[in-house]
Amino acid sequence: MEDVYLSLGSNIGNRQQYLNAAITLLGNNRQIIIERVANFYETSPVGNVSQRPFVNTAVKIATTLEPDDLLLVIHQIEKRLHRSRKIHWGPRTLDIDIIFYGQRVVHSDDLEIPHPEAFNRRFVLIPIKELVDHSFPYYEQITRAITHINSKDQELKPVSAKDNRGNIIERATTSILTAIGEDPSRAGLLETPNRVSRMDAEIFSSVGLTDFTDYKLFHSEDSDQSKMIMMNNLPFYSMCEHHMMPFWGSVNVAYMPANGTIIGLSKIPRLIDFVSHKLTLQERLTDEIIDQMTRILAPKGVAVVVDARHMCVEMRGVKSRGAITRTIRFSGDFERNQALQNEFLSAIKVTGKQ
Ligand SMILES: Nc1nc2c(c(=O)[nH]1)N=C([C@H](O)[C@H](O)COP(=O)(O)OP(=O)(O)OP(=O)(O)O)CN2
Repeated sequence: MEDVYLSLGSNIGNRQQYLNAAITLLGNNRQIIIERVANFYETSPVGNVSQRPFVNTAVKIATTLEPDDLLLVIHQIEKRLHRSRKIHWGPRTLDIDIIFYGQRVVHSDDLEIPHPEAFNRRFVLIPIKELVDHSFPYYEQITRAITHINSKDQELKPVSAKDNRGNIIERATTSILTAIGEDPSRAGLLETPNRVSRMDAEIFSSVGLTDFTDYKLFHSEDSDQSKMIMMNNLPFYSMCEHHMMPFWGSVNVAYMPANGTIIGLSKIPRLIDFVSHKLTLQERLTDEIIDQMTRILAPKGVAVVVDARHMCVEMRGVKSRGAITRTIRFSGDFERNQALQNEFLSAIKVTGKQ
């Protein structure tokens, strides 16, 4: 078994939740023992990318995995926790870096150990220093580096390892109740802030995530002959970003496979949930369905129709009850071929008129 030190960071969505999930997944691997976990710190972003502060920690593990195999396990965990590599040193749900692997020195295309940036980063050094003692070979170098780096350039402050987002929403809900003249201590409202907090974790579960990753693709030559694969009347529920009020309805989506690539049918409703569970607009939700389907499948074309009712139109202001808004978008062959568009549209009934 080798003693290995990992640095973990997250600055998208529920940061502590991603870090805790990553530590759990590491520990679930039969060849990894989580020996110690450092405190969690909120840290100012290092590197010239303007982005949200990170939450960082470090873990000491004992493992029988060789460095390359450990890196494979790390990449699988990052992928499972929605990591998408878009911008170098940019925002991410999770990053796990191998900092020290015993006293091994590794220089390969995929891996450098010790990590090449380790001694330039307080967000790495300070958590790791919690996990080592004077006998650690790099102890003196870590101590010198921490003092050498200007703390004003790389701020750290301890934060709870348990994400406090839920507490913040509970407190904010209590403030709103008070502000509207309610009594948050009355029997019917005592549990409301906690219910709202738990609900928000569900309806805003996609906040900060860019790519839908929970899908499985299949390849079959004969599906290349399929002209159109369509799913109708997929229900969705979302929240408009103008009033933070619900809009909901149905999605009708079709795509034309290319190179025999098709997606598991159950993943399309999940993709719809993914693009819905955030503050958005119906127009943007429509676009995002096309964009995600195109990125995942590289199809010959995608067609989407969204029919929705908007609580902000029905419950306040113009109070136009039952009004249905339709947004439509075509891409690829659908965009170029009127007959294909008509075939798709004729298969759809307006929601609420079934
Ligand atoms: N305060 C923080 N700032 C930065 C962090 C962080 O965790 N806290 N992380 C980064 C980097 O994106 C991350 O450490 C990965 O960097 P590195 O391993 O050096 O390079 P990669 O090849 O993994 O970088 P990619 O972004 O994956 O290309 C920056 N700042």
